[in-house]
Amino acid sequence: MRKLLVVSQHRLSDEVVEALEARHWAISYAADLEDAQSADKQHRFLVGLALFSEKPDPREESELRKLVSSFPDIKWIAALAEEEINRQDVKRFIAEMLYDFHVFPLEAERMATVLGHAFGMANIERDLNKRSPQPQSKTPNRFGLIGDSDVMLALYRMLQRAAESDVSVLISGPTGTGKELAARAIHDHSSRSKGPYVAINCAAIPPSLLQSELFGHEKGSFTSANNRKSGYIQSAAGGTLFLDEIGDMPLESQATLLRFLEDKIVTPIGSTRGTHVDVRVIASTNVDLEQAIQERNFRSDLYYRLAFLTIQTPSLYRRDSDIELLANHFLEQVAAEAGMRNLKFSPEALAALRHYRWPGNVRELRSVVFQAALSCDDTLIQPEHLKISAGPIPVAEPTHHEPLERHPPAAPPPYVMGTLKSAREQSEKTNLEFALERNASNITRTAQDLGVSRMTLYRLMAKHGVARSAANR
Ligand SMILES: Nc1ncnc2c1ncn2[C@@H]1O[C@H](COP(=O)(O)OP(=O)(O)OP(=O)(O)O)[C@@H](O)[C@H]1O
Repeated sequence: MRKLLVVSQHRLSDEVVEALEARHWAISYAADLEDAQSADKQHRFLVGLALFSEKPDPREESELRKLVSSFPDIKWIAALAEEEINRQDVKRFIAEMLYDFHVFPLEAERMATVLGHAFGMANIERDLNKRSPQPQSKTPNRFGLIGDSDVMLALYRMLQRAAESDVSVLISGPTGTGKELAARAIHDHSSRSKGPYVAINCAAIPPSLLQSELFGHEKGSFTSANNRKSGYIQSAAGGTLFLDEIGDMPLESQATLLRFLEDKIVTPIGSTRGTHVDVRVIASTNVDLEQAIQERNFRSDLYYRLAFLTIQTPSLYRRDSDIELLANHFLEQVAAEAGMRNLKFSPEALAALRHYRWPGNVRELRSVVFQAALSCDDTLIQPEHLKISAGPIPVAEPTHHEPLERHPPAAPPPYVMGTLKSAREQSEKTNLEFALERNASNITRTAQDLGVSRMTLYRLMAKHGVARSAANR
């Protein structure tokens, strides 16, 4: 039986279903990313059909594109309205993401034939991949990243795809998962690699200055503008502009950025003359932008412009097979920097690293390994050398170093040994953090997951000092 994943809010017509079933296709429907992920876990699809509405709907389009780009191993065919394929962005989507496309009304026989071809191609590729397995490596690969887990291999394929195209990319993922490295890798492997790569952190620039930093200003256009200054966009001309933490961009700058992405014209503050600038934009976020849109903190039209291709960097706990590789890599790094030799992890220390939840992801792992190496007098790092760094999670508890908490906790941590009340509080906080992590900080889903209202969830987050953006740390 050939398995077909149909992602859509709609159903295929009886005629198409009959033609597919006659060719031994079993059809599974998925309405959203979560559905698709759980169906894929069960069936491992090789072929997918993105079934758009017959009447164009930009929100649905963005959802489907995101879904398609989340499964780079699947050969995708899309069914969409004829007027859609004249749009530039849709043409790019077709060229870069799809195996083939159909326009409505669907011809059952043609659809069945194309799906059959896609299935044949996917089988050949899968077979080739099986025969040349990736070697395990603790040195960074050509993208500057370490990790051989399935989720990382899928990430590399997405990076390659992004590097081969010139569309805007939105990289989302918890803090410390390598979003900045991913952006750099896309630039370095793209046709713009000889051009500049300019990275700015939207959260680090005061909102009142961001507009002029991005677009530049004329002399005298505001009180402190003593000279004419060109902005970051201009300095990235011919290359890539990386906008880190785009979710923190003020609404006013969002509007100007959107205009720029639409016409690629930069008009400095205080100027009436615009200049065309050829720049590719890659943005990253560790907050849920869809939630920010609902809360009216982020413009949906800008989101659709930026999220042409979406790439997710996975949490470290979703790829625990990479932990040892990363830990050994960082150990070699610190040993080389500090002139230490023969430093190794004991089997117990490695087990502790594998079982920890890593809320601060790779950044936290790096810091824990560095601290352990520097505090170890012997050549063998033991579990007691591994300390949670005070940095990544803003915790209500004292920030002294504590031994690694295991996931799931093997034994209650020491502070749970106090009163029943404090144990309850701690358990509430841990569950809250896990649920936020599981749901990528999406408030609605986390609240549902925990069986509480959104208001209660906000109250609990305030009580325990867990911020949404920090929830993934
Ligand atoms: N796969 C990886 N291989 C090697 N090092 C990595 C990997 N992922 C992340 N790192 C390292 O972890 C640290 C954090 O990475 P980076 O700054 O790219 O994360 P980020 O997701 O952009 O974080 P933030 O959201 O906080 O800005 C860096 O030191 C980076 O070199």
